[in-house]
Amino acid sequence: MAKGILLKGIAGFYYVELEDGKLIECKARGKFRKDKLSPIVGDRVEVELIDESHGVITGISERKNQLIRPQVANVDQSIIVFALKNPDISFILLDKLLILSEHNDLTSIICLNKSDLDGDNTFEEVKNIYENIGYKVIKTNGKTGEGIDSLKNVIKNKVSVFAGPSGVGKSTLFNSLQDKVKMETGEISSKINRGKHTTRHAELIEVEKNTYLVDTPGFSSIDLSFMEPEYLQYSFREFKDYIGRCKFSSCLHIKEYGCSVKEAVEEGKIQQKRYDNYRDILLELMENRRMKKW
Ligand SMILES: Nc1nc2c(ncn2[C@@H]2O[C@H](COP(=O)(O)OP(=O)(O)OP(=O)(O)O)[C@@H](O)[C@H]2O)c(=O)[nH]1
Ligand SMILES: [Zn+2]
Repeated sequence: MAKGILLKGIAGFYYVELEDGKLIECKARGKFRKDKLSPIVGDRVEVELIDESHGVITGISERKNQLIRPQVANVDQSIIVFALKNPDISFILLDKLLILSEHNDLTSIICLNKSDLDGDNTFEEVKNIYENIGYKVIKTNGKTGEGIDSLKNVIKNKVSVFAGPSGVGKSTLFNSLQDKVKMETGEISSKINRGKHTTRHAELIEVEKNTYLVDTPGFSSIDLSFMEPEYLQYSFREFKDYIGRCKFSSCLHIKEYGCSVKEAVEEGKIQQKRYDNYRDILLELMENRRMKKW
């Protein structure tokens, strides 16, 4: 019996990297099908060896988490990438990505790329808001290599997935972290023409021992409609000290009298910008629910 990590699956064949670094091709034992469980990329598995390079997956360890798109298990962190300019940062999208990350139990790293285009010191602005509430914020440049060493440190011994809007430099950064897989980079329109956005399966790329990157960006569609509006507040980590201290226990921190969260915003303990995004996203979730009921 050997242990390993599932890096790739193609048409019923699974490629597992064993603890000694060897890559073998496996089938899954029939019992998984009966239990409606199938191994997915990122799974920590037990393997019965058939020969030097073949085996059968006989066990799957309990998953720490499981992303849907891309379908990957046991992801540790998301590297949320935005460009400092071209395209401009959307703070609401950034907060939505952080919410999804928190929801999936991932650590979030905020990576601000295209440092050469940061004329307005946007980096400092973002860093001030987000480092204060405990997120790591790093500045990178896909062209000059600035910050790539910090990024390398951040991904060490972890399974990481990139997330972020189109054109911010995710593929460029991915390429500068490893040389096994070359992702296509370039302007958005030319990439679409080349048919980049066809569906494909995710794969784990080993950067070095115990360090893996998911080769397709996560969270490409930011659909939060699964989330109960009352639950949203818990994804704003700086609200934690105030939740439960409002006058009304059902307080959603919008209009209610005696709201401890709103007081914290007024006292400058919670950033106005984050609170505004909380309110906007909450209203969006409530609107979705209302529409569904009709
Ligand atoms: N000025 C500048 N351009 C960069 C930098 N990093 C990447 N780019 C360019 O930005 C464009 C988009 O980069 P990609 O890496 O393809 O972006 P992406 O996030 O993977 O985009 P999608 O695949 O559409 O999601 C390319 O033309 C890159 O050469 C940087 O630090 N500064
Ligand atoms: Zn409140």
